[in-house]
This record gives sequence, C-alpha cells and structure tokens, in this order.
Amino acid sequence: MNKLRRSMLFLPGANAAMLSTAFIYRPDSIMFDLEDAVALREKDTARLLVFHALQHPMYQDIETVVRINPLSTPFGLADLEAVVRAGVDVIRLPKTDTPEDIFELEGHLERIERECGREVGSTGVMAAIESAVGVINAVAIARSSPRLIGIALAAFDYVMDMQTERSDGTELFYARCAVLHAARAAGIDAFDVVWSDVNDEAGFLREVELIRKMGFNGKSLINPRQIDLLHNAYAPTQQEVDHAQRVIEAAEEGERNGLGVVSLNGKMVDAPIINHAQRVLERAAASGVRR
Ligand SMILES: CC(=O)SCCNC(=O)CCNC(=O)[C@H](O)C(C)(C)COP(=O)(O)OP(=O)(O)OC[C@H]1O[C@@H](n2cnc3c(N)ncnc32)[C@H](O)[C@@H]1OP(=O)(O)O
Ligand SMILES: O=C([O-])CC(=O)C(=O)O
Ligand SMILES: [Mg+2]
Repeated sequence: MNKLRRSMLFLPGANAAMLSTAFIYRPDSIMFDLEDAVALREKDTARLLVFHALQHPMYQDIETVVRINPLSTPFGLADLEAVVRAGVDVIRLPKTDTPEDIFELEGHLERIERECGREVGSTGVMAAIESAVGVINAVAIARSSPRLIGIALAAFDYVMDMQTERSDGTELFYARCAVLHAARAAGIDAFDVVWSDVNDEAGFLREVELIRKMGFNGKSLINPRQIDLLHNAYAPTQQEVDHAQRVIEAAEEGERNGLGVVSLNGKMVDAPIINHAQRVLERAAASGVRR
C-alpha cells in the first residue's frame, strides 16, 4: 500500500512554539508554511526556523512538506535553497498555474540536490492549484514530473479568482472533480481544501464525508484538533471490514471451485469488488476501525 496521506497539517513557519511541538500531533504529513501564513517582515526568520526544525530529530520519522513562496517572488528561491539542504521530503508549490511552473521548480531542485549531495530526484513535489487557469491545466500539471506525489486544491485563492466565496461546496464542485480526476489520471494523490473554522466540527465532518466519498486521499488541515476527526472519518467501519472479509472468503472459495465470479448474499463478487475489499482491509490494518 502507498504511504497514507490523509492529513497534512499546516503550520506557520514563523511560529517557533508550534514548530517545536507540532510533531506530537502525528499528522500523516507536517507542512511548514513560508508563504501566506508568514508576514513579509518575518519571511527570513521563518525560513531559518524551518531550516532548523527540518533537521530536528523529532521530524525525522514524519513526512515533512514545506510550502515555499512562489518562485516569482523575492523569497521563493531562497526558501528552496534552504529547505532542500535541510532535508525536506516534499516541496509544496503554491499557485501552480502551468506545467512550466513545475519545470522551473525541477530545474532548481536538480541543481540544489547536486550541490548538496542529495540524490537527484529524491525531493518530492506537490502542486497547489489555486486558480481557474490551474484547474483548467490540472491534468498537464499532474503529469508534468515524476517528482509529483500529489496535487492539492487550495480554495481560498481559488474562490477569489472565481469571484465567489466559500459556502456549501457548490463553489468548488467543478474544481474538486477536475483536480481529483487529474490526480487519478496521473497516478498521484489528491488533497482537498483547508476548513478554516476550527470550532465548527460538524461542518468539517460534513466536508470530510463528501471528499472521502469522492475519492480524495485526504485534506490540508490547519489545526491539530482536525487530525483525529479526519483519521477517524477515513477509517472503514467494522461493518465494512466484516463485509470485506466475507467477500475475500467468497472469492477464495470461488477460486477453489474454478469460478471467476461468485455470489455473496445475492450480490455479484468479481475482480473490482475483490480489489475494493482488499483495499478496505489494508486501510483497516493501517488506520484502524472507525469509532
Ligand atoms: C489559506 C491558507 O493559506 S491556510 C494555510 C496557512 N495557515 C496556517 O498555517 C494556519 C495554521 N493554524 C493556526 O495558526 C491556528 O490553528 C489557528 C490560528 C487557525 C487557530 O489558533 P488557536 O485558536 O490558537 O488554536 P487552538 O486553540 O486549537 O490551539 C491549541 C494548541 O494547538 C497548537 N496549534 C494550533 N494550530 C496548530 C498548528 N497548525 N500546528 C501546530 N500546532 C498548532 C496551539 O499552539 C496550541 O498549543 P498550546 O496548547 O501548546 O498552546
Ligand atoms: O493551499 C492551501 O490549502 C491553502 C491556500 O493557500 C488557499 O486555500 O488558498
Ligand atoms: Mg493560497
């Protein structure tokens, strides 16, 4: 099974207190932000703090992601130089509009990796899609580099670009479908948007249920309280696990009898159903059963 990436916890790179404790919350990936959660006058401090945090022993057994500033800003390249040398696992490129944005990033990554003795190609990339142009180009972006581990929809900038606002999800309907299909067509992960009202658990869970059913791998998060809610909602129920076990048993019996398709309580069990059952069992083994 691929690495589980349900939760990616953002934290502002200039917040020294959060940097020194965030690993205790155990998200699947931790995302240090150097972009919009960092004020202009704190850009250099944040870069230095994140450079040190990445090398801290506590961050060695958790996937680390850094959202750099766009390469078109005065900070983007300096961010990249620092965090690749510090051993970051994945670079999140904000406001990715075209495959050329990824090619530009790749060029720099390859040079920095050579200069600092990192294996060339070992730094992963995640593209954040935050505009209509980015959504339209999602397939080309998702296929632009073998370094891409996933693409993420970033709703706050996207709704601004679309001249609308965050509401019940209608405003993200097309973008979610487009980003998800692009990721699947490219064989990479798809991440849903940030839920900003950390005290509205019911609203968060409604959104999680929607994106889980759509097929997203997970979500960008902004608060540790959202991690367990998300992981629990993504875990299969005991009923689903029991059913998956019965499907596997029925399939095994069918195989012993030389049958390609068998019936379980009147429902057909064939290859895609068996694959799904295997995935449910793998997920239960990796993330437990829903409470
Ligand atoms: C549109 C975008 O670009 S979104 C991406 C960028 N945004 C961010 O990175 C924001 C990250 N999140 C945060 O800064 C905060 O969670 C806020 C501002 C949203 C809410 O802050 P608070 O109301 O103080 O959160 P809360 O009361 O739940 O904090 C509880 C504890 O969790 C810690 N915490 C809160 N958020 C985070 C986080 N993202 N990462 C690590 N620790 C965190 C707090 O420091 C606090 O720790 P303490 O108990 O040791 O003091
Ligand atoms: O990248 C994200 O998930 C958050 C973000 O910048 C946005 O919504 O504009
Ligand atoms: Mg944004």
